[in-house]
Amino acid sequence: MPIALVATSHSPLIGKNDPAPEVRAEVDQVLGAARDFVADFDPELVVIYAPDHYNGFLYDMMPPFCVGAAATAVGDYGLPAGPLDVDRDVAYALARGALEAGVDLALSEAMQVDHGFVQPLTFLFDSLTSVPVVPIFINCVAEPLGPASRARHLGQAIGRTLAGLDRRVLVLGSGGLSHDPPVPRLAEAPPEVAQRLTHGRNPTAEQRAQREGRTLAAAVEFAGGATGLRPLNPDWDRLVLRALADGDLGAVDGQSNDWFVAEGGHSAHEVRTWIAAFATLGATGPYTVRSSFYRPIPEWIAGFATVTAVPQPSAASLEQAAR
Ligand SMILES: O=C(O)/C=C/c1cccc(O)c1O
Ligand SMILES: [Fe+2]
Repeated sequence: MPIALVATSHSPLIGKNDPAPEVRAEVDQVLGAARDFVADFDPELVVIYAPDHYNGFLYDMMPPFCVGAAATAVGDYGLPAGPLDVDRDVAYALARGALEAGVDLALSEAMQVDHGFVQPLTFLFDSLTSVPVVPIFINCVAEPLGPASRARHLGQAIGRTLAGLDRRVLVLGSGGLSHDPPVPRLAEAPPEVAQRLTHGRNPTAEQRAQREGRTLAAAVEFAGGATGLRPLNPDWDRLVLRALADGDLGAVDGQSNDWFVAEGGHSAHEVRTWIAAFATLGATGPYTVRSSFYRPIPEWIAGFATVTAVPQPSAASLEQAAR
């Protein structure tokens, strides 16, 4: 099973509160190169690990992990809406493999996904249905959260099941790195917000516009130097990137949940999607990073990174290539 990885930040502020033109151009060049990397690999399936932001997963039922056997994009922040082309048989195979491996992966026949899943697909493909996908939700916002190492165990179980698949698989991780966008927390939420975090699925267009307007306003203030949100943390981001590139996932996922928040802000837990993606890539052997981009972009409320990686060539394949 040929496999390749792309892990990338997402931010719904892209195109809405852009940084200086040269910074935006640099990111566009990086994402264009990632798109070329994917086109060269020509995946037959995309397994995407991503968070949700109280659009598809709320406190009425909040699993740590959930694989979608069918999924629909909600169309937040003006992103595409509608059904994804989910490979249902593979979704069930991945669920069975994870459960047999001791990872309690929930399954949904009606998953709703937001910008966390959709935006990276728009970075890399012409449409949401260009390539069959299997979406795997990782809870990165709704406390309580389990230890980050559970994301590695999930990724390893998924990788071992995929290894038996005779298809070119792109594994995609979406989120991070350090960032603290104004995503509400139930423990601090006033009653009307707590109600939305529990029963607020399918908001009206007006409600969605109000929420997205608040996020945009927070981004403008943050980029202007306001201190209402925790600062981005480039040093922590580079530590995370280095550890994942070195295959030392434990250096990150062995840390406490408080460490993630103290170092990277409340949404730094989105790094769990990167941990799962690299664990999937590494489930069948060592890997090597092909490209790595990082830049703190306060206008997008994101320590923004995009990385591509592939399995390390085996001695046999190197010997064969040398003939
Ligand atoms: O609207 C939301 O819930 C989240 C917005 C956001 C902003 C910046 C970076 C991210 O990863 C986000 O999800
Ligand atoms: Fe996010």
